[in-house]
Amino acid sequence: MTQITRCGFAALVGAPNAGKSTLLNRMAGAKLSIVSPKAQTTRFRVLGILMRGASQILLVDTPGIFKPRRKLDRAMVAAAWNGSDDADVTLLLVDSRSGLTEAVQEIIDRLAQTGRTTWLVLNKTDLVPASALLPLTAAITEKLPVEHVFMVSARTGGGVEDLLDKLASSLPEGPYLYPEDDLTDLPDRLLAAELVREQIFMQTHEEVPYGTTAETESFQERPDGSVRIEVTIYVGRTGHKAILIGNGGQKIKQIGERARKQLASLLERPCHLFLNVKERSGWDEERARLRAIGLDDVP
Ligand SMILES: Nc1nc2c(ncn2[C@@H]2O[C@H](COP(=O)(O)OP(=O)(O)OP(=O)(O)O)[C@@H](O)[C@H]2O)c(=O)[nH]1
Repeated sequence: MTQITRCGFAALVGAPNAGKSTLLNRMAGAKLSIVSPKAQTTRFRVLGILMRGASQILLVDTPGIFKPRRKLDRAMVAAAWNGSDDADVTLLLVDSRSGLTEAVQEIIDRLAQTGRTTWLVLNKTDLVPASALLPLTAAITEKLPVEHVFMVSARTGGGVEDLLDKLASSLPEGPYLYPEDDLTDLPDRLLAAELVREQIFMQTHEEVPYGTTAETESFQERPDGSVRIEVTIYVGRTGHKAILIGNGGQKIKQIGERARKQLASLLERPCHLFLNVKERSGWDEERARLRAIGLDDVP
């Protein structure tokens, strides 16, 4: 008898900083999307592929949804909604400490219009008393019909197994869309640029990371099994370039070193990473730059 398999898409939608990347990583058990305490770090969809029993859960991480101003921001928001368009289930992730904020309200309004199958996932339950969760659930479900409610902590893993089990049993019957051992469809070169950007977020402050983007220029497999990767970091301002490079090149060296180690462990082979810092004001308005980081252009 052949086993019945299930396969489907689950989109994570939430306000910036709700914990989408952390939850995705927790569910997939591997580091797929960059996690940073600073908001709006996820710029494109990352697909986590997760096997649970005879189900293949395809997780889509989306950028935080917020009021778009710059072209880059608009593209991020469009990507967020596109990412969840084709999903079988939309997981509305809400930071239970900040609760029903204006940003959450906006997402709820939009979800209500689309009529998608939505599950409410209250996250960061490790930060609030249990008694706060029911009123929050009531306030949200009053505005948006949801099929299920889960209370999780992406950080500790609490409640995440229940969510995974429910997903696994609810997805439509069908063949797997990806080979079982694939973890992500995030191309390696995009991963390299993301890891560099993550280090910039971790090692610089204030507006520097937001005015910066990273792109992989070349990615070459070498006969000895290693890879040679060149990443260009674009900065919007001269001052930022100096900060990124640091005294005697110390800062950029550290960024490169940490990113290289992570990349080598994720790609499971030695990596040679070369970083270049270039100044280009207005990069966030340029079409080519947006495409390079995986965002389709939007008007
Ligand atoms: N205490 C606690 N912190 C959490 C939890 N989940 C996420 N965080 C923290 O919240 C912050 C934001 O998490 P991310 O996963 O980057 O959030 P995101 O929603 O992907 O953010 P964007 O990329 O801006 O959309 C990080 O500092 C996480 O460590 C949780 O369950 N408990």
